[in-house]
Amino acid sequence: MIVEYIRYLIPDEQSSAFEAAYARAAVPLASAPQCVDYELSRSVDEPGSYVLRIVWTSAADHIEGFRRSANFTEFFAEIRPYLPMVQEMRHYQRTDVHGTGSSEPSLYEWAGGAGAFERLTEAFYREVLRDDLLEPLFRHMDAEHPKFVAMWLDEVFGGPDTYTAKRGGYPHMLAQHLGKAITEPQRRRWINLLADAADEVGLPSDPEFRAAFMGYIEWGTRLAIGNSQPEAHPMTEAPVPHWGWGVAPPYRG
Ligand code: HEM
Repeated sequence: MIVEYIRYLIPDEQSSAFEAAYARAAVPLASAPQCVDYELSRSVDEPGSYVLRIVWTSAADHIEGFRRSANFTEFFAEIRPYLPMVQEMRHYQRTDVHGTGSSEPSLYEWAGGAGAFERLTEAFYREVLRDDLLEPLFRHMDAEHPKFVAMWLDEVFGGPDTYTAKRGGYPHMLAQHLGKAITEPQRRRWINLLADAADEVGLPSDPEFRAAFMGYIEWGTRLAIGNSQPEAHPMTEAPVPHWGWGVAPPYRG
């Protein structure tokens, strides 16, 4: 992704018309597949200064895709009168220095941060190996399997991306499920034992955390079933999903 910044200096008497033009221009911008996000901000210290921030899928997608599209024609018709007032128009590459983009803690932080999911998976796989339905699937698992799954969960819930960096990311995880022919009763048992383990190790039990956590588990286990069937042809490349709070983040007044 690439971020484009466009800085404008707009005379006071034109600011309302300028903002209205951008409100209209935002319609084709929002429907352009190359545009990930956009935001027009006005300076409080110097009200004539505006900054438009547009996140593009890539600079090439912006220049060769968007600029040649019907969306651009519509967008440009609205903002054309303000081109002489542009002070800067540049693409920027994000560096490694940035925040989370949110003031909410990640689910990883809320769960307890480093070590929380490892305690969970240790307790969980101990019970898995005692379970009549699941033991046959896991009896030959790698001794470090609980650690690897914890690493995966860390990454999904906003922790370090060690699973992708060191363990092979999504393709490796997927490969571990292929051909396993997981059944629905096994999936349900897997979920129940994981929920029990979450209680046992004291993962936060507030409704917001557990709903988000179990939402991912429901989603992930359904994918695991589908991908594990002998006739399955799942996507072989995909990013590790990043799970957030959804519609109910922690309420803080
Ligand atoms: C949200 C749901 C799930 C997640 C996040 C998950 C995660 C993972 C990960 C990360 C691995 C690879 C570990 C490594 O790097 O070696 C793995 C392997 C495996 N998973 Fe899952 N899994 C899920 C659901 C399931 C379910 C429902 C079952 C079966 C009931 C299952 C059975 C297995 C088995 C048998 C392996 C291979 C273990 C071994 O032999 O080492 N998974 N899983």
